[in-house]
Amino acid sequence: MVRQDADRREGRRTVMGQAENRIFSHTVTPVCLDFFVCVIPACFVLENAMAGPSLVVLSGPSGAGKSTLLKKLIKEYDSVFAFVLSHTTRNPRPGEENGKDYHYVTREVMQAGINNGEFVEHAEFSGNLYGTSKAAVQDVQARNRIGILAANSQGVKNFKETDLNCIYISIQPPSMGVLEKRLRGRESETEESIQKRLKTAKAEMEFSEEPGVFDAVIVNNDLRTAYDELKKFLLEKIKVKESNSTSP
Ligand SMILES: Nc1nc2c(ncn2[C@@H]2O[C@H](COP(=O)(O)OP(=O)(O)O)[C@@H](O)[C@H]2O)c(=O)[nH]1
Ligand SMILES: Nc1ncnc2c1ncn2[C@@H]1O[C@H](COP(=O)(O)OP(=O)(O)O)[C@@H](O)[C@H]1O
Repeated sequence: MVRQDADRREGRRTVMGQAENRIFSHTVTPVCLDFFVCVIPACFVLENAMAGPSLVVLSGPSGAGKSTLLKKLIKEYDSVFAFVLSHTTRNPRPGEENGKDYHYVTREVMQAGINNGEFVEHAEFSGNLYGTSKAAVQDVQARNRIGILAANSQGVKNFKETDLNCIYISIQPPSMGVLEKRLRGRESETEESIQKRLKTAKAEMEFSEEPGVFDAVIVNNDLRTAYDELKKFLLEKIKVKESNSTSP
């Protein structure tokens, strides 16, 4: 199930940070390519897609399926989307890799980076710091991709304070019961960590109800359906034809 808020983004121009940070100083052209999308080659479509949003921000409670969905999207559309590698002070989970899932850093190192103006935004979640560095956004932009990342509600608020041209999508679980089951099923958290995540889940879920915050709210019940909804919404937004995907 997908809920779309008013299309407030088409025609918006990004002028953020020319003085503060030149990586955001390019101008974003409005996307109005419905006709051309049908007839021009993939490279042109991609080039014009790059004139759209800089970032896609997925938010929602821990365990809702943000990482699962964004990984699927990047896998299928690796010529369009790229993961924005956040920093965190939390420990890596089994199977997670430094430089692939997060930059895992100490609080001291991260705080020093924040103080030094190296972060676009940062937030505290469940006893740890998380943040998006300017370098991480720059890296994605240099590869001519639309960045995609997960952020908590504070992160969404932070991004909205910038002039970055973001699409905000809330990923919601079908119910609190299902959320808890998924968090436990992931087998990544201690009981204490699960409790902390469940405690903040209600607020993260309620945040999706605030008017005008999200461009779309997707309830991740059946994964395939939720993924199709996410894909359809984003590809329509950035005017990329599905057939331009690099996947088979
Ligand atoms: N503000 C902000 N939040 C982030 C960032 N990266 C991850 N998060 C959020 O931090 C929270 C915890 O992430 P994580 O520890 O990976 O746990 P998970 O949500 O249970 O998979 C989630 O809400 C993420 O969306 C970031 O760069 N900035
Ligand atoms: N639609 C779904 N149905 C069942 N399990 C799901 C679904 N979406 C995600 N999961 C599982 O739920 C757990 C939490 O998903 P994850 O992507 O880690 O959430 P988040 O990144 O929002 O914390 C993972 O074990 C994942 O495989």
